[in-house]
Amino acid sequence: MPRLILVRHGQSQWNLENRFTGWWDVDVTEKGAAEALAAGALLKEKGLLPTLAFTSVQTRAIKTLHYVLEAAGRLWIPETKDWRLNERHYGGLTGLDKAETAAKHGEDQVKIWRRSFDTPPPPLDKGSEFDLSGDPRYAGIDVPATESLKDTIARVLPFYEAAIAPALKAGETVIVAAHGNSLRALVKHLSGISDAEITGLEIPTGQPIVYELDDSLVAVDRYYLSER
Ligand SMILES: O=C(O)[C@H](O)COP(=O)(O)O
Repeated sequence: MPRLILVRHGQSQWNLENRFTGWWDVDVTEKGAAEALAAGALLKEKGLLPTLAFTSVQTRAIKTLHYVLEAAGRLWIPETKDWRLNERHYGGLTGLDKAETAAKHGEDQVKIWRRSFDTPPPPLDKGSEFDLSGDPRYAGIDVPATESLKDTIARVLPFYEAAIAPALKAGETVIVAAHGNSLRALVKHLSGISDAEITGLEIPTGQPIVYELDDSLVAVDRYYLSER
């Protein structure tokens, strides 16, 4: 039975500072590193050992993957980094304090920006200090100015279908270390969650989520590894 392990990166510096992050590249904190090491130790303890890994091109997810694999004794497995697993782009909110933004625009508006299915945050201004279009890791990629969850799904799912699903079908135990919203995109797809209901789904940092899948990759079970 194919198994897929999803892990959101451990606490990042801007999770700690409560700032909108998106594609901006921040590191994990000491607490985030500890969360990731604990996640890897849990995989080892439960005997759920990944054979193939995927992550984004963002430091917090890559380092989380490496901490997890190190603690699980699996740093040697093949890994693929792809921008399509990046966090949703937070547009013009990037870098802003989440609480200050709620005080300025209202809790309801910020909830829409953070959790609605298809309303993107305002776009990032051209020439913003957070413009990543010149970053070498995005060479040849049309870096978005903002993304809704729907936009995020539109790049995560084709990557899942092209790269992750074939590996699962081939019998690999796959780990994906990624981000709150790129993982919400995957969970929405795998668990058949509606556009309306996905607004209520939160993914905690550093907690392995396990999918047991049938041979057609239909989800048979989904659970937090810490709860089994
Ligand atoms: O990009 C961010 O700020 C976080 O990683 C996820 O933010 P959210 O909880 O507002 O979606």
